[in-house]
Amino acid sequence: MSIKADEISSLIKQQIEDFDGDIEVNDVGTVIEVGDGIARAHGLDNAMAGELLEFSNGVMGMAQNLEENNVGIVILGPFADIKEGDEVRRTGRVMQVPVGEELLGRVVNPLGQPIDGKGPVETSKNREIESPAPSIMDRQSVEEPLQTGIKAIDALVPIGRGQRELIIGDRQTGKTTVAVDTILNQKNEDMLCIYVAIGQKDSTVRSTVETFRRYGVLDKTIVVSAGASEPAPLLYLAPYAGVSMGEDFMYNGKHVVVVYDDLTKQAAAYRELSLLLRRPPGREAFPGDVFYLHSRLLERAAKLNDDKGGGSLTALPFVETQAGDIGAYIPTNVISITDGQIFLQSDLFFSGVRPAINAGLSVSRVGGSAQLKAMKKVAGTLRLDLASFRELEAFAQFGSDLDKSTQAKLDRGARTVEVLKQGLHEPIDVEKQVMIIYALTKGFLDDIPVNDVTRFEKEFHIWLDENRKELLNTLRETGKLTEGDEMSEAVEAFKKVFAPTET
Ligand SMILES: Nc1ncnc2c1ncn2[C@@H]1O[C@H](COP(=O)(O)OP(=O)(O)OP(=O)(O)O)[C@@H](O)[C@H]1O
Repeated sequence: MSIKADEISSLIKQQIEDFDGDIEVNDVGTVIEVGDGIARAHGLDNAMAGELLEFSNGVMGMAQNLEENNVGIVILGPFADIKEGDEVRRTGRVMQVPVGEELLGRVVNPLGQPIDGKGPVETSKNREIESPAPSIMDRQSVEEPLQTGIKAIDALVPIGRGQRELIIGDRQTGKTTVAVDTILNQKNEDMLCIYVAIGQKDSTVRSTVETFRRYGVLDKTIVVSAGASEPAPLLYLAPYAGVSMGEDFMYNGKHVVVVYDDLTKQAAAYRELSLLLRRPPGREAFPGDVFYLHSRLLERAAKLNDDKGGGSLTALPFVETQAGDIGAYIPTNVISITDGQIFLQSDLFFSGVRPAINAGLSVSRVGGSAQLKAMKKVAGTLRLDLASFRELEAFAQFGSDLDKSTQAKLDRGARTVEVLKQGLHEPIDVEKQVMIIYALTKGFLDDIPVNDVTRFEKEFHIWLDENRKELLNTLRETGKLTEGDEMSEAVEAFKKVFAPTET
């Protein structure tokens, strides 16, 4: 075979002409330092903030600090194989996650990759994890209720669709249970659910997923989990991944509730990666933008107006306190961003009042306008009654001679506390909640021994299902109290068949 010199030289000339050094230099960088899940790379002059970058071993990273000579990158995966001198390439994309209905019923990591062993998620849609919140004009005020099925919440601190309600309390006070029960109660509602588990033990997430499956709500739930053993960047990203998946539903006219369990751990993960990126530390060593970390997340919750499809995204963020201190840095930040908080208190929890909601410190700033009319009417004074009961209770410990009205208030208060107790994973339909609170506030329970109240309620609900189906249906459909004395008549009829415990 003869080699033609002019052919070779023309090929070389062509190669030289096609060579465009600029692109290569800007799109591929070199790792100059790596450790603790953070890398610095040189030569990525055109990298965008938040851009996805790919290391030579296939692991992805996200550009965080864009500095004069180098780019600080958080590594989104195992980083032990990445070495100084490795190549790192731009992808031209900012961080995205897969979204869509195909994700329902699945457990995914913050990158949207399935971790439940059920095979790949077949979805063609992606959404950027950082997108602007809906504008003012696209929103409307909260007007539809989100029924949690928890009496103490639906009656005292109602939540509306599109609201941001903080759930705050010490560890082991039943925070997760409140969110899980709220999701269980969506079984027959037109509401999709996203549960974002941040820094939890894999075994805990596993048992939560199992609870969803057992109660038949897993099919309408996406679980996003960044476990305790995952690197900090994944914990930081998890809530944004969850809200992006939720936004896709909201912009398609659906209703979705997103639970962030919990944002304290996300803030700690963000602090870790900020310190490693050598950003200046501020109060409690958190970086200066820790407020923005949560505000830009929670602002994405909204109720859209009808022109935009009328969908909603309700956010239930969690914050864990130390020794009930709701005045600490992260709790006050998140309290100021949200539209109210549900404060769970350990001493109530340990004294058997579960859910341990502190009625005095819990508020819902916008939910009242979304509350069911009937519930609003029967539960109107409940909060104040409960607060005055707690005050009287403390003061009554000192004296035994109480006048009649004080004693009556104490008796009513004790029954109120009993009625607001609720077991684990036992959400109650709102019409039944209205009935029992009606019975309580109209004084029908005053002659029922306190110890019998829980049993009275349970049997009353069963009796209503069997004997007053139409009354329940009317309550559910109209959301208003029935005219006449139908409700009183129902309570009185049941009281005739209820047998108090012999003492
Ligand atoms: N209403 C309830 N009735 C009975 N037990 C409850 C109730 N609510 C919570 N518990 C129990 O209390 C324990 C703590 O609840 P949970 O895990 O929800 O608390 P948490 O505040 O989320 O805890 P952590 O700080 O570990 O996240 C659980 O074992 C749960 O079963």
